[in-house]
Amino acid sequence: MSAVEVSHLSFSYDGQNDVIKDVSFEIPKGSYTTIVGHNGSGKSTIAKLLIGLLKAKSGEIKILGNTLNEENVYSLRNHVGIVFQNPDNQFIGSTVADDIAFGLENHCVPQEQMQAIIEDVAARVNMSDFLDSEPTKLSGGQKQRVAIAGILAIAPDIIIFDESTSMLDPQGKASINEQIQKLHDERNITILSITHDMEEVAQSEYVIVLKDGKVEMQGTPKQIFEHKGKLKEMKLELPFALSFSEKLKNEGIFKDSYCTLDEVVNELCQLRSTN
Ligand SMILES: Nc1ncnc2c1ncn2[C@@H]1O[C@H](COP(=O)(O)OP(=O)(O)OP(=O)(O)O)[C@@H](O)[C@H]1O
Repeated sequence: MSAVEVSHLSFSYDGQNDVIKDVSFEIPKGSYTTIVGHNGSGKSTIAKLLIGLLKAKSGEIKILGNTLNEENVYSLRNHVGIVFQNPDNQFIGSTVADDIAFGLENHCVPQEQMQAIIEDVAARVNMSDFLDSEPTKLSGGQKQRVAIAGILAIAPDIIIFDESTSMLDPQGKASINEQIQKLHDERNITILSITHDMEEVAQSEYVIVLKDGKVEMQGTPKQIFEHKGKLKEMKLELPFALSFSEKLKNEGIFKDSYCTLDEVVNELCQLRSTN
């Protein structure tokens, strides 16, 4: 069964101009998918449609096999968590612990189980020392980690990250990307991440490229990165590992080109062992 199935989805904010135009894609359960596209291509609108914050003009959205409609939107939201771009708008509790507890209360988790869950999820995102801190006084990266902890506590089947790392410095970005990868690897949660970060795109399993509200391309990162001209036109850069390994391939040093640094390191290690 697919985690998310979108068929012929269209949406308009003003009832006239469609900003989402006949979009179809499928996200397998347990997969890690990224959505990329230039500013205004419709990425956040799709995220809002998927969690029922916006209502489609036409087409169908299925979440875990169920067609999203007005009757089931709240119950389906129990299965889909979202981390937005600006974490400040997501905090309700006056401390990190309270904030995580709030989500648990909403999901009717018994009081006596809460403390253990809060401690577990805070440890997973390296925020154990901040449980009594005020969320608004944390750094951008720490706030995002708290937002992720809050989502983890309620253990949804699907997590949508809507440009959650765009305001962070490179270190903060790398740390959140690592958390996302971990969620996917260790807990088999379906991840849908809307991003401008091509390094993150490279680490995902499947990529959907949006352009002016339409799906321009979809495929594995390797398939997508083959369309260099199109990506350049859309002002999307190639990940560092790919540019680097392509240069070495052109010099006859590498056999192939690679999307991730891990693959580059692997090839370098193999070269060292054969020389
Ligand atoms: N609340 C709104 N009312 C009217 N138009 C909107 C609204 N929100 C977005 N739009 C328009 O819908 C289109 C898609 O916007 P959306 O925010 O989904 O794009 P995006 O790809 O997420 O962009 P970005 O990368 O800048 O966040 C844009 O043309 C935008 O101007």
